Amino acid sequence: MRPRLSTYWSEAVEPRLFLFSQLRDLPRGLTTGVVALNVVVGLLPVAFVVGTSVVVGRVPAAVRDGTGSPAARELMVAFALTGATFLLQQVLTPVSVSLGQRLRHRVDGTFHDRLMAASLRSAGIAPLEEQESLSDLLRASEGLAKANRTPGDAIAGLFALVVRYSRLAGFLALIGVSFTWWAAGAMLVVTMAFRFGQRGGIRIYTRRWTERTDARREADYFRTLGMSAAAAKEMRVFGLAGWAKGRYERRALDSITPIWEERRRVSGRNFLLFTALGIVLGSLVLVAVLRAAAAGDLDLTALVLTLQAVVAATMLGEFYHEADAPTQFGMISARALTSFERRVADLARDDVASHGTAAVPTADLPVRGIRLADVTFRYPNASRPVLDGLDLELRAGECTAVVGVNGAGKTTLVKLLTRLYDPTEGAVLIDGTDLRDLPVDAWRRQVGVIFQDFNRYPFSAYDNIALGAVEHRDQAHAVRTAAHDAGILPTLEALGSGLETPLGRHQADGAELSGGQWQRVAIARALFAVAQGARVLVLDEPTAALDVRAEAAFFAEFTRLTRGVTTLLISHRFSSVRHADRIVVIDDGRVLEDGTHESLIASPTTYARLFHLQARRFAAGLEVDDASQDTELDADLADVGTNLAAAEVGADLDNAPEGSR
Ligand SMILES: Nc1ncnc2c1ncn2[C@@H]1O[C@H](COP(=O)(O)OP(=O)(O)OP(=O)(O)O)[C@@H](O)[C@H]1O
Repeated sequence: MRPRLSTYWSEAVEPRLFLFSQLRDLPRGLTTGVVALNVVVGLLPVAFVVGTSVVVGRVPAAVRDGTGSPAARELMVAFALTGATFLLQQVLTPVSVSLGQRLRHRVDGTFHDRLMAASLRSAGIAPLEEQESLSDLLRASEGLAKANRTPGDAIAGLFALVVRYSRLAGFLALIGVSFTWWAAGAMLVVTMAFRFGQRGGIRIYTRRWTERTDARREADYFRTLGMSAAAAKEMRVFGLAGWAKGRYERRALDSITPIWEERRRVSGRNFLLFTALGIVLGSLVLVAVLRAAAAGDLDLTALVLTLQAVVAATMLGEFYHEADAPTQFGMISARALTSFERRVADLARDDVASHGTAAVPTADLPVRGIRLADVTFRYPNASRPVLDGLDLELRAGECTAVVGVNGAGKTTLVKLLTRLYDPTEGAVLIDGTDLRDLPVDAWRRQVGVIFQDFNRYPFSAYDNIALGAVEHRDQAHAVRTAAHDAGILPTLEALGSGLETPLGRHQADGAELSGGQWQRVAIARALFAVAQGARVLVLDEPTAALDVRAEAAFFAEFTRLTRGVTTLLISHRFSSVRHADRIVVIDDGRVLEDGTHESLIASPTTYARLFHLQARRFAAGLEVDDASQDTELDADLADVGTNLAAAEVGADLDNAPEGSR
């Protein structure tokens, strides 16, 4: 019994208390007004029942005494008042509904703001990468996106209950006053038993619905996969349509079958139980009413009134479409939001602090360089560190390239440098100052970055570049220069509206760029940031999507473009890497090798091995030559993601005269 009670408490009572607590944020005048109006709207049908009963009760006397008699006049007055009640109900019901809508919009607006604020609250990205908080975020945003399931729907549903329950109270009061209070009590039991059966069913379905969130999400994923433009190519070429449809059907059934089973159980046993109770008690009340009428204890008015009130009260045991499902589902997304807020706050405690304490002007940083000093980093909830006692210096004004196998932690380095995470141990030092002690926003203004998975904003080409330093968005000349330096200006100018053309096919008059063209836009964005004062440039696979010629052209200008800027270049392409002043190979979370291209190539280093392997492989006509016997090298090759065409350029440039870069 106790577990049942605690389940009921946590599923039915607590969420409601939570919803009530959210009412605090609404204007007192609006909520009081809506409650008062809903009480009136709830009671108008009660008044209508009184009116019609009085009308019926006055008919015999009016017929007997004739028109113009006091009885006839009373009948007319009762009739007019009843009609007025009906009209008032017709007018006030839509007003109550529209005020409910207003409340809903207001609440949902607030929840949207809260969700966005919570998502953006932390300076780092841990809350958006951590599984538990991510799942709350998904649940909250899923609820906010679906009609009839938002927190606003839940609150509007609560207010709609005021209409229903004040109406029920009114009818019970009529039964009590016109007949007896025990009958009113019995009808309360009847109505609430029906209600409990109906409402409790939804609670149980929701429990099953929540338990099957994973299956539902997967089914949703497969459904959208079938309709997604992005997935259309592979779906067709790999012949995935049938497979995806089958997976969709299976996962959809997995998610819905428990609800069907529960519905059969609830509609069967519970429905019979509550209906039987309702029929027995309701019949007892009706028999008692008729017996009282037969004994002359009820006049015609009281009889009609009681009978109407009994029927109306019984009907209030039904499912409240405007309140039941919206409150149940809206509560889920409202609670997911608060749980996400709590989780973000918890994680934010260990997350990067946004206000640095060091009294260091950041505008020229770094003057000497950036040092990752004995840095260990483990992702939240991960068992192993990605970086483990890493020591790495990025000298100011130099370009340092980082090479390493897939998963070595190169992108993680980018996250630490941009302070999306702080090291678990050790420190990132900027001219000797711990990065944690610098104001995070000021530091980020010092950094221009191309992430490996850079954003493709569905805005104009101009904005896609200007977002690199949004506060300098009006620097049109600099935007064009950045586009020129990234080699994308002629392409953008040739679009329908030049740089003002929206990017993305789904936009009106929008243009789609190729993968390489998008990458050049991302390069332009980072270069624009540098032009506007960023002193650090972080390039994570900046030319992975560029063709060989474009990549060579970009790196031919690289020295000019990055002059005086502290640059970190991450690339699997040795043709890019060799342009760096220094090359660092990381492995197993530490620095394995460190030197210039020439010094590393001159020794039997991993770097030299892989560099020659790329060149040999290409020279062998895209076939793996004698290295194919070398399984270790093969594995390295696969890991490093060799780009054969790039190797050609690398090999060519290897023979180029010194100083040509
Ligand atoms: N948000 C995260 N949470 C947990 N683990 C992560 C997260 N991001 C990355 N990792 C793990 O950290 C390790 C290093 O990832 P990272 O992206 O830094 O490697 P990388 O060297 O950039 O690889 P690649 O060459 O493939 O781009 C990988 O094992 C990866 O699975």
